[in-house]
Amino acid sequence: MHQGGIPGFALTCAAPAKINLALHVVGQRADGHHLLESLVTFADCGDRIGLALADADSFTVSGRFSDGLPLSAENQGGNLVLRARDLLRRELTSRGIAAGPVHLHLQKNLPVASGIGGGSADAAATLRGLLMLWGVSLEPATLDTVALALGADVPMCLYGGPLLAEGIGEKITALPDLPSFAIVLVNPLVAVSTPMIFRTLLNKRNPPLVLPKDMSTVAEWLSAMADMRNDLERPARALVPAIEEVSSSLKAGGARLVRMSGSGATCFGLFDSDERAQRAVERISASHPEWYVCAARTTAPRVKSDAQRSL
Ligand SMILES: C[C@@](CO)(OP(=O)(O)O)[C@H](O)COP(=O)(O)OP(=O)(O)OC[C@H]1O[C@@H](n2ccc(N)nc2=O)[C@H](O)[C@@H]1O
Ligand SMILES: Nc1ncnc2c1ncn2[C@@H]1O[C@H](COP(=O)(O)OP(=O)(O)O)[C@@H](O)[C@H]1O
Repeated sequence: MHQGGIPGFALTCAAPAKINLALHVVGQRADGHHLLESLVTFADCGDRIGLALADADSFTVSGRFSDGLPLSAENQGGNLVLRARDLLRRELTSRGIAAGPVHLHLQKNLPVASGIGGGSADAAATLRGLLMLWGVSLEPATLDTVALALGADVPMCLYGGPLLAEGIGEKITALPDLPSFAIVLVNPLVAVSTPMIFRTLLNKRNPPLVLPKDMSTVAEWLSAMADMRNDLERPARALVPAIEEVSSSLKAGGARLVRMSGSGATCFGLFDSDERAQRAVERISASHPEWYVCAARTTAPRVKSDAQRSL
C-alpha cells in the first residue's frame, strides 16, 4: 500500500521492522556483550519519522503503540529518536557544521520491546532523515560509530537491506542474493527486555551460522534457514509462555518457516505467497484480535556494489 508523507512535515522516513531470520549466539565479550551471527532482513511494515526545520526543537508521537514511550532525550531511558538527534548534532557541531532546531514526529506502528528493533529503526531513520533535512553528510565510518553508540542494532538498521551481522551486530556484510519473502509478524503484546533475555541465556557458545554458497531461489534459502536457529528463543519462551501460542498460530496458518525474531516476543512466519500470508493474518487476527499481526514483504536484495561493509 502506498503511504504519503506525514502531513505538515518536509520529510518522512520509513523505519522498517528488523527481522532476525536466524540469530546464533557464538561468544561473549569481556564487557558482557554477546557475539552474534545473525541473518537479517527488513519488512515493509514499520514506524515512520516526520522531520521539519523549526524555530525550536520539539518532539511529538502518534500511532497504535505510542502510549508510554519515553519523550525525553536523556542518555539512558530516553527516546532513541531524540538521542539520535542529539548525538548527530553534537558530531556535526564539533566539526563546525550547523544543525539547527527541528520538529520530529514518531508514528509508532511497531510494538515496543518486541525483538523487531523498532527503537533502533527509529534511531537509524532519524539519522538518515536529519542528514537530508540539514543537507549535510558525514563520512560513513563516523556515521556508523554514531549509530553503534545508540545501540547494537542501529548500524544494521542504518544499512537497511538483507545482511549478515557479526560481532555484537556492527560487522555487516550485505547479502545480495537473499530473496524477498512473504512474511507475517505476530506479537502477543508482551514486552520483552533484551538485557534480561541475554542474562538468562545459559549457553553463550553455540554452533556458528553456516551460509550455504550459491543459493538464489526462495526454496533453497528456506531449506538452508531450516537448519539455523534463534538461540534467544529458548530463554524467551521460558519467560513468555505466549510465544508457544504465537508460534503455533503461524504454523497452523501454513507458514513454511516459523521462528522468533531478536529477543522476542515477535515471531515471524515465511509464506509461499502474499495471498497465503494474508489468509494467515485474517485467521490469526480472528482468533486473537488483541495481538499485533502484520503481513508484509521483506526487502528485495541490494546491488552488489554495496556488498562489503564493516566498522
Ligand atoms: C537481540 C537483538 C538482535 O538483533 O535485537 P532486539 O531483540 O533488541 O530487537 C540485538 O542484539 C539487540 O540490540 P539492541 O536492542 O540495539 O541492544 P542494545 O541497546 O545495544 O543493548 C541492550 C543490552 O542488551 C545486551 N546485549 C545487546 C547486544 C548484544 N550483542 N549483546 C548483549 O548482551 C546488553 O546487556 C545490552 O546492555
Ligand atoms: N523510539 C523508540 N521506540 C521504541 N522503544 C524505544 C524508543 N526509544 C526508546 N525506547 C526504549 O527502548 C527499549 C527497546 O525498545 P525496542 O527498540 O522496541 O525493542 P526491540 O529491539 O526488542 O524491538 C524499550 O524499553 C523502550 O522504552
